[in-house]
Amino acid sequence: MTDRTHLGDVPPDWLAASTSLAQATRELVEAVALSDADATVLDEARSEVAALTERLRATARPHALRPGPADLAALRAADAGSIVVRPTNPGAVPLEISVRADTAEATWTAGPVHEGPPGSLHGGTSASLLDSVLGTLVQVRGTPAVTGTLTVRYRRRVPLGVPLTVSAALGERDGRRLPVTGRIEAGGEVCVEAEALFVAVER
Ligand SMILES: CCCCCCCCCCCC(=O)SCCNC(=O)CCNC(=O)[C@H](O)C(C)(C)COP(=O)(O)OP(=O)(O)OC[C@H]1O[C@@H](n2cnc3c(N)ncnc32)[C@H](O)[C@@H]1OP(=O)(O)O
Repeated sequence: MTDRTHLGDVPPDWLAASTSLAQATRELVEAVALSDADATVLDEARSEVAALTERLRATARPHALRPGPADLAALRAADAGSIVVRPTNPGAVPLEISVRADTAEATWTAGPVHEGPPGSLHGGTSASLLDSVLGTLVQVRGTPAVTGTLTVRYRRRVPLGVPLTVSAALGERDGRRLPVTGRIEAGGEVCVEAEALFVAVER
């Protein structure tokens, strides 16, 4: 076990292996959610998964790795660049977020694990995606901050299985208040709009 908590703290080959395991685990989650196998097969799978869980738990960290000050510094200094959030956390949506001036953008394709209404994305996942992209833009272009308010308007259903564009634009800072707007688009159509107010914090 180590106390390293930031993505930039770990060796590149370890990060690649962990990212790859996290992606394979997301695929396992989808396979479990969709499996129509016999109960006997499900029980065998449970035993195999439980054994693997035990093996990995023996070296658990207290927190999943996240971007840290060193990861942000280079991006802050540049006009444009990208940052990957949650690549090693299979319980989260991994995003590569491109930041240019006071805007940010990420692309992601939703699968059946994130279904809400039939064939469409769960509204909570839409809000979470927006919070991540808007929040990352604030951290890169502003300051450490948390979401004070996030207002989401669902204009049309967000389809599964097609690339979604999640974008954000930073407004004018007013004291500790940092307004940000965002949207989720599919096939050039706006599906979800968001307005958020982030509040600057010490850390
Ligand atoms: C890339 C790297 C990483 C990438 C990482 C990926 C990024 C993910 C980002 C995810 C972000 C999250 O989900 S964060 C998690 C969800 N959010 C939270 O848990 C926040 C919980 N709430 C709090 O901690 C607190 O309530 C605060 C910090 C928001 C405010 O408390 P405070 O510090 O005491 O400040 P306070 O004096 O009350 O308010 C300061 C000013 O902001 C205003 N204000 C405060 N709250 C609100 C509000 N909800 N809506 C409107 N305005 C508000 C006040 O009127 C005041 O204005 P004035 O009087 O000065 O004019």
